[in-house]
Amino acid sequence: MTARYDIQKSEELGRYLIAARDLKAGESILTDEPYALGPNSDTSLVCFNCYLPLISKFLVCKNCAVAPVCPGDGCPDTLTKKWHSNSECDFFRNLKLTKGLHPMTMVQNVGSLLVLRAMLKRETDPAAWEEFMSLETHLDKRKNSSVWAYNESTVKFIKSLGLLDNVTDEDLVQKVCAAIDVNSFEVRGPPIPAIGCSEVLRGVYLKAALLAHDCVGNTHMSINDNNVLVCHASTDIKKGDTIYYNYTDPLKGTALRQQHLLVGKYFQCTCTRCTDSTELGTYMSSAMCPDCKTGYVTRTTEGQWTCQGCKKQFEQSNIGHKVQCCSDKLDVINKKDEKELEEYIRNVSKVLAPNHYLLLDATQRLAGVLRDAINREPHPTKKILRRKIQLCQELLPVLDKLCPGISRTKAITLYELHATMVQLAKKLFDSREITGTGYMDELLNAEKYLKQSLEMLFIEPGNSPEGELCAKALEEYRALKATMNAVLDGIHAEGKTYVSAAEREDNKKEVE
Ligand SMILES: C[S@@+](CC[C@H](N)C(=O)[O-])C[C@H]1O[C@@H](n2cnc3c(N)ncnc32)[C@H](O)[C@@H]1O
Repeated sequence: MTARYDIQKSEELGRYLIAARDLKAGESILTDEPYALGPNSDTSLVCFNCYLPLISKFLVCKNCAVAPVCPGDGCPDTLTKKWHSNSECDFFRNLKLTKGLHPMTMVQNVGSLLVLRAMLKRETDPAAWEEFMSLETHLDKRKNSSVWAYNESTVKFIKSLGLLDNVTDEDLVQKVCAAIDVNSFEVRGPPIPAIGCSEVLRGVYLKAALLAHDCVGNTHMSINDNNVLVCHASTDIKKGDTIYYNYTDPLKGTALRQQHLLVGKYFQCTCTRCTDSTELGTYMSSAMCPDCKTGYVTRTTEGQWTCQGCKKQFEQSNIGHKVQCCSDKLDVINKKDEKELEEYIRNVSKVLAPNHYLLLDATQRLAGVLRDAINREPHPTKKILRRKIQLCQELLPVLDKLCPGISRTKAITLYELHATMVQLAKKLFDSREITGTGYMDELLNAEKYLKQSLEMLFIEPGNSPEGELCAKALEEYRALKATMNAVLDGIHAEGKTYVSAAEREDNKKEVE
C-alpha cells in the first residue's frame, strides 16, 4: 500500500502532515495506538486498569498491592486491554518493596498518572519516548506561568518515585506535562454502568499529534473503545495538500477559538475562517445592527465592529457588551428546560445574527431537549415534531460550511432530522392530513437524510456510541424501506401510481 501521508516541516507549523497522494473523503489516512493514556489532571479517583471512577471503594492490584482498581466483580468483561500494564505493575511492586510505596500515594496523585505513564516509556520503549520528546512543547512560553506552577506537584510526585534520580534535565517533567498538553487528544473512557456517560481521558498519539490545525479541518477522527485512533479524510484531499485537524470546537466563534488555541496550543491561528470577519458567510460571531436592524455587524481582526448592510461603525463597548450579556444569560438559564431555551432564543435573536454561536448552542441544546421529550412521549405532538425538524434544518447549513464533508455532528443531526420527519409523516398520514402520495414524498425526503447520515456513520468504529448509532440507523433504513413499500402498495391498491414530487414539478412545467 502506498503511503497516504508525508511529514513536512515549516517555520510556521513545525512538523505537519501532507497527503502523499490524492485522498478521497472517507479514506483512512492513519491508525494510531496511544503512546500513553490517562485521566485528566483534575480527575477524581479512577481504576488504573479500566478508568471507571472509583466512587466509594476500591481494591488494590493483587500483584503490586499499590494500583487502585475496581472492587466487587472487577473491571468490565469488555475490557480488552489492561491499562495498568505489567511493566507499570512491576515498577510499583518494586517501589513497594524498596521504598514502601503506599496505595494512598497513587490515590492522591491520580491526576499525575498520565505523566507517570508517559515517563515510564523512557525505560520500556526508548524509541517511542524519543519520538514523544521531539513533539512541540512551547516550554519557553510556559516557564513562570500558572500552568508551570500547577505542574510542580507532579514534578514532586515523579521525583518521589525515583524517576529523576539519574536525570540531568531539571525541567524534564515540565516538558512531559507540556508535550501532553500541546499534543494530546480527548478520549472517551468506558461507559459508567447505570449512568451511561464516561470520564474524559487524554491520550497521546504520536502520528496523529503531527497534524496541523485549521478551523475548517479536512479530517475526521475517531477513537474506538480500545482507544485506537483512526483518522479519515473528511473531504477529498489533493496530493501535497496539508492534512488538517480542527483542534477547537467548530461551533464556537473566532474570538473563543483563538483564545483556546493561544492558551492551550500557544499559537495565533491565521486560517481562512479566522481572518474572515463573516466566518465563511455564517456570521457566527456577528450581531444584528442596532441602527438599520437588518444588517449584520461583524468584527474585524483590529476589533472594529461594522454593519455589513448600512456600513455604520460601532464601538467594541457597544456590541461587545451586548454579546457578553447574551453569553452571560446563556450561562445562567436552565439548559434542560424547553421554555427557558425557547425564551432565550426569542430574546437573543433580536440582538445576535441568526447563526451566532450562542444561538446555535441554544438551538443544539433545545434540539436535544425536544429529542428526549419526543422519546419519552408515547404520542408527541405535531408541534414538538415540527419544531425539532426546524431546529435540525437550521443547524445543517452552518455545519455544511464549517465542517464540510464527513462530520459526526452533521451525521447525528441528519439522523435526528430523518427520524423526526418519519414520525411526523406517519402522524399526519394516520390522521388523514396527508395522502399516500404526501406520505411517500415525506418518507423519500427522510430517506435522503438518513442515507447522508449513514454515509458518514459507516466510518465510525463499531464499538463506539456512533458505531452503535450506525447499526441503529441501518435497522431504521430497512424499516423505512419496508414502510415505503407498504405505502406504495396502498397507493397501487387505490388504482393510482406514485409520481415523485420532482416528476410532478417537471410535468407541471411541461404543461405550462
Ligand atoms: C499538536 S502539535 C503539532 C505538531 C508540531 N507541529 C510538532 O512539530 O511537534 C501543535 C503545535 O503545532 C503548531 N501548529 C499546528 N497548527 C498550526 C497552525 N495552523 N498555525 C500555527 N502553528 C500551528 C503549533 O506550534 C502547535 O502548538
